[in-house]
Amino acid sequence: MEDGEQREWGAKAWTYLSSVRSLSPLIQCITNFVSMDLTANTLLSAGASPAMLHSPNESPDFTPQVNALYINVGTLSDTWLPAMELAAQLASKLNKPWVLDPVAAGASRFRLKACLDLISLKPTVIRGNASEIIALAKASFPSTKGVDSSHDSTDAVEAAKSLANSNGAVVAVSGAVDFVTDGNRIVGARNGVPMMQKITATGCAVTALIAAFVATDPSHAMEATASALAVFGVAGELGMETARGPASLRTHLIDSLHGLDQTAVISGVKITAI
Ligand SMILES: Nc1ncnc2c1ncn2[C@@H]1O[C@H](COP(=O)(O)OP(=O)(O)O)[C@@H](O)[C@H]1O
Ligand SMILES: Cc1ncsc1CCOP(=O)(O)O
Ligand SMILES: [Mg+2]
Repeated sequence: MEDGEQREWGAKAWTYLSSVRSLSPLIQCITNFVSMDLTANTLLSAGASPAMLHSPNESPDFTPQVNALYINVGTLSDTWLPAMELAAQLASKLNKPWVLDPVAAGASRFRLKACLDLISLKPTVIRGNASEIIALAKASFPSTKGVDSSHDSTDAVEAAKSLANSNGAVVAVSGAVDFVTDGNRIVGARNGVPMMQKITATGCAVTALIAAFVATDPSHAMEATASALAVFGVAGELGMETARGPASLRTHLIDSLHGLDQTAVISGVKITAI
């Protein structure tokens, strides 16, 4: 039963990856300085088309052209926040999917409020690590050490459900198991390797990949989100077979994502309903 369910998810994930490769969705990324390179390379190796355009003077022209918007608050500043809000408002008005990565949401009052204000602009998906999702659900500061999680993803399942129920977004918590919920259903993806935590911006990169998958099928954001997380994890597992540490894993993960075939995805994806 579980094997059949996993193969069904594997087939679904392969369909999403194939759609990203054939449609090459244009993804506007307003993301942090640390993650720009890995995020753009992850999107390219999956077949999507990244564009790191963040000026508020450009969004009125550019956001209407994109297939999805990705906002990441990692290196938030006073000047970037209005640009994020404007792009999110445009995406929501135009019914385009947009995805939020609330990096270090509980690290400061400024960041927590910025994330909660962005969430009021109706993201399609929110993907964070466990500490970030708990901080958002509780709206509490201080609640994280910084950008890294001090909780396991299992600790944040209830917080993820409550966040999804309070704002209508699909919420994903990453970790050893990636959980995805729409507030009602929950699925878990058990892919990836612990070494992925030792590469900066893997979380940011997988959130961008979620935006690309959701861009191909906005009305099934939960399925697209779980598939993106599992596919990224499979690429990490294959990359780890030849990596010697975090630096080479970064390279091999991108290579593996680019080279994934149907057999690797269908047999590698480990998603189940919880
Ligand atoms: N212990 C783990 N085992 C397997 N994969 C992991 C583990 N921890 C994180 N990952 C994977 O690493 C990526 C980044 O997740 P995470 O480290 O939780 O995000 P962030 O970088 O935002 O803190 C995700 O694809 C996640 O599935
Ligand atoms: C280290 C750091 N500092 C601000 S943003 C950032 C990158 C965080 O990336 P991730 O959340 O994917 O670990
Ligand atoms: Mg992160």
